[in-house]
Amino acid sequence: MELNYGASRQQPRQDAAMQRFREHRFGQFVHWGLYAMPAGYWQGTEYRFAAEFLQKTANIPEPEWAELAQQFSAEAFDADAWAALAARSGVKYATFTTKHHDGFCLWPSQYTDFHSGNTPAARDFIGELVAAYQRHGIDVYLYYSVLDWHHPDWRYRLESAEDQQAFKRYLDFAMNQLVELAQRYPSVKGFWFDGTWDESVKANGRWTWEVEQRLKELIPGLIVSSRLRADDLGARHRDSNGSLMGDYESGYERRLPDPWDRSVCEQDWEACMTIPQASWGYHAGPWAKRTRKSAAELIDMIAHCTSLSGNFLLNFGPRGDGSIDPEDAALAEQIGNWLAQNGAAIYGKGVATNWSYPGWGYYTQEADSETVYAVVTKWPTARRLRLQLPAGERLLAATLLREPALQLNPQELETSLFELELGNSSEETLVFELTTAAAEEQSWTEPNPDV
Ligand SMILES: C[C@@H]1N[C@@H](c2nc3ccccc3[nH]2)[C@H](O)[C@@H]1O
Repeated sequence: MELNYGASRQQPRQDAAMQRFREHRFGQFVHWGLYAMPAGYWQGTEYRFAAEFLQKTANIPEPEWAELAQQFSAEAFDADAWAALAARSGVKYATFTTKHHDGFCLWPSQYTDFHSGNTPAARDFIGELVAAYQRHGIDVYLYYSVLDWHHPDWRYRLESAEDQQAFKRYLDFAMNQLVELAQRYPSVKGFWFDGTWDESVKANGRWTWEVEQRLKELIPGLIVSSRLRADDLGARHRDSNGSLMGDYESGYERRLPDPWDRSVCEQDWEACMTIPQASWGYHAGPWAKRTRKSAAELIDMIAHCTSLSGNFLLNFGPRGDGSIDPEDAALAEQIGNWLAQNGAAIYGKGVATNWSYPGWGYYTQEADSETVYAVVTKWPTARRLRLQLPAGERLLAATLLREPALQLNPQELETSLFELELGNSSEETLVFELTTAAAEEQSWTEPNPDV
């Protein structure tokens, strides 16, 4: 059907900026703001829900919540320390919350008083982070929540002429803030949008289209997530013809596609994930701490996304004073150590098109390259790894990426089916670089009965 504000392309972008994004594969998400101070607690009660939602879960009146800004001194905030840890963790890009649902801005916006310049900290945190991360060679993306609990003109639904007028004022405010961010921080590589699911936004597909156009005029090559976009009829992420809007699919929030679902490879996509089960902002309570993921689980997710040509955006929620939770720092270092040894299987890699999902881990491959990597994340109890190669291929060798290098000689069980004896390697995520060759011609073709 004819749309004025639907998808602007059918095929993935092939420009250098987009290629750089997809080759990065692993990014850091950072959720930080006023909510990091109460950290899931209010008046002595632990609220077992996402810490960045505390204003709603604890039914805190807006003026009382806004008062938190007068305690926001962030005395331990150190952008360079954040960036140095991010670099050690192996991330190649970072996405920072500039304004979350509570409306508090981490930059001195000229369009509201509710910002970090009007706090005891009196700092432009976004400006400091953009500079520090770029000094460490990490690309920066900016998160912006369209949903805004603070702004008097925000509306969830448009049920009256007054609602329409108010929400028009709100959308003008949001557009002004987005242009302000693009003009203050023109070196950022993209915008990550959130809080666009309400009826009020879905009824304004044209505005979402205009935001994408305006920001890309200001920053050529800019990358915009699909979550910004609604079309003429209110369809989100994909327009009413099923075509992806924005530059990559950003609907995977705390979930990954099935590892065998090759349909997701048709477009660029990114999954975002929390370290605790369900809090993006720092939550100090046992509810969050006991659900923390291990380095092995997160490495599995990085390889999982790479094996389907997607990016993995891992969230860190710094504490209210601006320091990084030591447990998060340790996790970041563990992941970075693994990537330092095995990053060849992740950075710049994607789906190994002709290789089926093996179950014990993931195959990854660089487009137009013969080299395939096997990332073993689920150890077979028999400690023998079976590899079903594409028809007509045979496995010559499997070389461990980790030092000390170890080359395993595969045993051929039958045509294109090989086995590696893993021995008593320690229980960690191993990566093998696979060397393959065309199998000798067979005198007969294998029967394939329709059983
Ligand atoms: C990237 C994530 N998206 C935000 C969010 N808000 C929601 C409201 C309803 C259901 C899911 C949500 N996720 C979370 O607070 C976080 O910023």
